[in-house]
Amino acid sequence: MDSFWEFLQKKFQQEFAAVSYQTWIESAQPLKLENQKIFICVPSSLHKEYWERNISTKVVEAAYEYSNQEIVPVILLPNDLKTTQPKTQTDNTAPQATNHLVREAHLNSKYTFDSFVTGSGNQMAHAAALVVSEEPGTMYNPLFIYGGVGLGKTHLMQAIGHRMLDRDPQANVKYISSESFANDFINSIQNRTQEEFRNEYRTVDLLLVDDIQFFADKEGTQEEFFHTFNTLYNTKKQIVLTSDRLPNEIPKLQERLVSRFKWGLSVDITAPDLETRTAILRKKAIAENLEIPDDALSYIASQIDSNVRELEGALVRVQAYSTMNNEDINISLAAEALKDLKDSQHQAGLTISKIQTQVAKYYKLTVDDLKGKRRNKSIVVPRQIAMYLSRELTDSSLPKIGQEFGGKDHTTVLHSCEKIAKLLESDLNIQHDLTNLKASLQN
Ligand SMILES: Nc1ncnc2c1ncn2[C@@H]1O[C@H](COP(=O)(O)OP(=O)(O)OP(=O)(O)O)[C@@H](O)[C@H]1O
Repeated sequence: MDSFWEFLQKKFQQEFAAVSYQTWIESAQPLKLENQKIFICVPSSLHKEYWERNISTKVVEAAYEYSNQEIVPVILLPNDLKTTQPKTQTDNTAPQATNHLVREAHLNSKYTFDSFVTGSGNQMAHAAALVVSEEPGTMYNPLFIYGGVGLGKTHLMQAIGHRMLDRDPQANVKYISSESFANDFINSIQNRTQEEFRNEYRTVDLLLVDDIQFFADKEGTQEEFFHTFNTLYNTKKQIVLTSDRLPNEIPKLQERLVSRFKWGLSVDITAPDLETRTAILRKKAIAENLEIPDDALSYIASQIDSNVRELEGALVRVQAYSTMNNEDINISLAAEALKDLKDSQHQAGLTISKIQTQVAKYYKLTVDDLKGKRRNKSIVVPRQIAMYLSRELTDSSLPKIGQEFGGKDHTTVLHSCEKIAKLLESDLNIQHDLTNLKASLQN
């Protein structure tokens, strides 16, 4: 178990942002590995929910990678250890562990319009989602929601599903990630169940496909989706898609899909401003019955500015810190709780200029290339990596980073950081380069 856990930690350390890693992975403790189940204890019900929703599937996948075996995580709370034998827990939790199966069948009950906070960054997307939920298949078909990591695309998309089910509980609503769609399709070929697969997808009233950018490079899946899309579109069934970028920016997406995705409406979600971030935290605190004064909420919101998922992680961290120390939450406690996070992220004495020099050297470019405007791929990616590292390893603001990169706009910096964060999830070369670069920057 120890070596598998070590393997997982290494893998997740590369995959997750530092905030997420510290919040979700470092706080978890592996208990035992038995009958192909790994029992993992996490500190709070919020952690448990997050693990089951977002991390369990990754553990199953990592287990295959590690040992070619199925190992299913069972997430426990400290209280479960006192009161319940893990066996009972196993029986209850095992079916949920394969997250994508759960997501296929159900919508997350929390992702509703009621729990969605609107602000300038998501107003348009919110309005379009409302229209679609009220008049599916007519006004905007497909609705294409795009934007950076953790900004509420999945939430909004699922809210449409909930609204449709509220109005018509018999409606056939299907939520799926593009990766699960691709896996289902491949399985259907292997098991010769293509007919069932087609029936399942082509007879829905509302199809929600998340993170469509992962269709890149999947020729067969794109072909299948093309037909699914046509059938649904022609029968006036609503399709909602999300992606981290516009259809024509998704590499290797067939032209005919790109053009179809543009038939309806494309709306973007951008990072929330401070006011919206504070309102999101307030709503979350109320939902979780947490007592946090407004100024502490604003403080937390001021510390995390580009990703709502990480913002939520920061709130959990502050809450855990307050429980551990048995103190009420206020600004100084929040600052203390988030201090390690900043310290571990930001290396003392590291400057943007040093990062630029190292990145240029690593990719055999000049610093001027990184600061310039040339758009060749061999320069654009290193430039984005240098911006990403400046953001992650220094405490410079987005505008400051933009300024140091030849006076670029802060939205360009944000886009670059998000692009690299996303690539890091799947691109082994980028993972490798970043590990090397970070190591060289520590010297
Ligand atoms: N405007 C909002 N109001 C309330 N909660 C929000 C809002 N935006 C995001 N969230 C919360 O932030 C978390 C991340 O959101 P979500 O998973 O929808 O992001 P995403 O854009 O789909 O991310 P990814 O690009 O990683 O797929 C969720 O818990 C969601 O409920």
